[in-house]
Amino acid sequence: MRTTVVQMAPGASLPDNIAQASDLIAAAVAADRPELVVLPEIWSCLGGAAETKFANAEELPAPGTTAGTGPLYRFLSETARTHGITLHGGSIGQRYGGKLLNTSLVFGPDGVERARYSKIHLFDITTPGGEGYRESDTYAPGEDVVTVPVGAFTAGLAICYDLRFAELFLALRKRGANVIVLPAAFTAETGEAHWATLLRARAIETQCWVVACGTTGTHIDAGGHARRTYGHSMIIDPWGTIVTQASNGIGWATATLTLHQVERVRAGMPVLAHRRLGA
Ligand SMILES: O=C(O)CNC(=O)[C@H](CS)NC(=O)CCC(=O)C(=O)O
Repeated sequence: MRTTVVQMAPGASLPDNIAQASDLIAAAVAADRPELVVLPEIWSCLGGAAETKFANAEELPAPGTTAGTGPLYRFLSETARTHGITLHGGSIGQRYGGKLLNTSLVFGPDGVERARYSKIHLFDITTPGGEGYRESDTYAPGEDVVTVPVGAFTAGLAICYDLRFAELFLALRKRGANVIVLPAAFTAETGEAHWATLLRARAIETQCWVVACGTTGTHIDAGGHARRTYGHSMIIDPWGTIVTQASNGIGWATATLTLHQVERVRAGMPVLAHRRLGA
């Protein structure tokens, strides 16, 4: 399954972000002919004021319906259908009472929604460099572990900070995942220290392909504070090898995922069957 990660540098303007996503997806599809395309986390709005985050978020239709869809939902659905691709739409803000959910939407080549997943672990931390983040001021956590068939594969869904919680990935593996799809907006500081190592660890532990799509660039918040994200979107095979990787700029990277590699790694080293402690 040819798979492309589209690395964006989003700002706070929804129309600009949609235009950037649209152009990059069209260029990547023309160049690499992928079946699956993945966008990063909250590519619809990075930076700006809290009100902008809410303004750039939308109500999602009840699962199984398409009534009342907003511009992001329509854009993702139409883009999947126009290009005949499965589109994992990174994540967008989903209105949820007085807060938002950080929600991934997956659309099939017919433009119909196949799955949605809301980020379970929220980024409320202080980095060693003194940067503070309180994602829970804006977002509520998701509850459900989600897998979705994509072609012959089963994709397990996770977002950004979820990467640090190995038990989620074990749960995805147990539900049949053979590819993990993880959109992110990793900070430049924590990305430098941990991004590739954690992604490779999750690939090795779960014996899944890992498709990780990050934002890049500098995102200015309402107070003028600049936050840099790490980029380095990458695709890792079930043995933990980085097969393709973007660097810092806007762009994309493509690799072909095979089930054969999953089967070979799992047959040779059946770690799931060897587990002895707890879950
Ligand atoms: O807030 C938004 O609008 C978009 N969401 C994000 O950027 C989120 C929450 S601040 N970022 C992360 O989870 C980074 C995790 C990370 O960098 C790490 O685990 O080291």
